[in-house]
Amino acid sequence: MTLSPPQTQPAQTLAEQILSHACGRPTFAGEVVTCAVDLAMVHDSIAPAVIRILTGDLGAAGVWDRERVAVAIDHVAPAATIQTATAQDGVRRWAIEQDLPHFFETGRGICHQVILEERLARPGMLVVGSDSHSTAYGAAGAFGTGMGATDIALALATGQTWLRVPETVLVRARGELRPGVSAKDVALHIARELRADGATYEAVEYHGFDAFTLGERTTLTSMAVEVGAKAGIVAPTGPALASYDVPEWFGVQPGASYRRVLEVDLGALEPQIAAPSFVDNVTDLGAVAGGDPIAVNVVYLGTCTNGRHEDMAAAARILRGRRVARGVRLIVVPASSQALQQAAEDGTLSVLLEAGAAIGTPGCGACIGRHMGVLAPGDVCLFTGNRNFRGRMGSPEAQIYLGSPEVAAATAVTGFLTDPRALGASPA
Ligand SMILES: CC(C)[C@H](C(=O)O)[C@@H](O)C(=O)O
Ligand code: SF4
Repeated sequence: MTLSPPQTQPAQTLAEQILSHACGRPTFAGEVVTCAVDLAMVHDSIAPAVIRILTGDLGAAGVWDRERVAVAIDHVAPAATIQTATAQDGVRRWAIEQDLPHFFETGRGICHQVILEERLARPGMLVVGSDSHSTAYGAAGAFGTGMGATDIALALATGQTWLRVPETVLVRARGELRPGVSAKDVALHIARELRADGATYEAVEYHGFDAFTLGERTTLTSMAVEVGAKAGIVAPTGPALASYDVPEWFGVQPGASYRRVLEVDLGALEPQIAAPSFVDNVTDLGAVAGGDPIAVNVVYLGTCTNGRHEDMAAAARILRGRRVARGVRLIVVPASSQALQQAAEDGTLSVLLEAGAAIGTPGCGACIGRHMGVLAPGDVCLFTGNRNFRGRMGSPEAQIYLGSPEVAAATAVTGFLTDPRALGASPA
């Protein structure tokens, strides 16, 4: 929706509109506001600390609104050690005791993906989560942001939080992606242009992505935090949001003030790679290491950035009738049980298995190097996730390249970083 602001009020960014609604008065970048939270999310890694602060330090008997709390067991699920199993048991007992309707058990999937699937994050909402990639909710037009255990515990106790209203960087796209280039390449290109600190404590607003699916939008918004952003919000228009109610006060307002505008020509974009060990160390795939071949022995497809059904299907289109190269392991961890089920139903899963993929339980998997595909010293991994920091997926002596699901599939087949367009259509 394109809105004209009320006569007396200057035009607002999407972030300013959401925070104005949440704090009950018009507010603009730079102001500090106390606002009502629409949803608070906690996951297994941080929930034990949150529960301790909530029930111990704050002495709260329970959460402010059971319907507005989501709890996920996703980061190390199923539990890999006695210690994590014990911690998760405490979270599980608390969620059941509190009778929380939105409690997502082991195997349901990554918190962000599940919350989007369950439509708990919607246009115009303010969602806080105990996870930096809570910016993902901007795919559905919400202001999603990550916070530490104390702030989340306070939000759970009171239903309120405080924020400095962020300035906004506008990413304005035109044109259409070419075959073999996808949303991940756009997200990496944005990191390349803005750099890791290019939008620190700012919002990123995305225009020109009406053709993007909810999944493609999530690839963009989950990576907003990788340029330092507090939130990443896609303009709430296009078929992907057609089934949502967009509040009448929410939409792009001409004349809103942006700190910076980044223009992106989608049609000119090449497959992108973030080389070790920084997310903004991005180049065109053809130019990595001066164009010399780069041998890869682990390909990991998954995460809240690129573990959805459409990502597995994109990989399967390249892998159909082909095999993973000898000496390479291809690990696929679906982002959710729904994504896995869809892949089972339409044959995507069989293609992946026939190509030689190992399939993990839906969840975060080895994204933070705690289980299900931890890297050894000397491993070189092509990862569809959002961070390639040293030690992120296991050994600090491993190297991680970030790329799209299409690049992941092509690389798994050849054992070298490979442009999916070089393989052509799959043979079968
Ligand atoms: C474990 C969790 C707190 C962390 C985050 O905040 O993002 C994780 O999800 C990550 O991706 O690094
Ligand atoms: S999949 Fe990775 S990036 Fe996403 S929430 Fe889980 S650990 Fe964080």
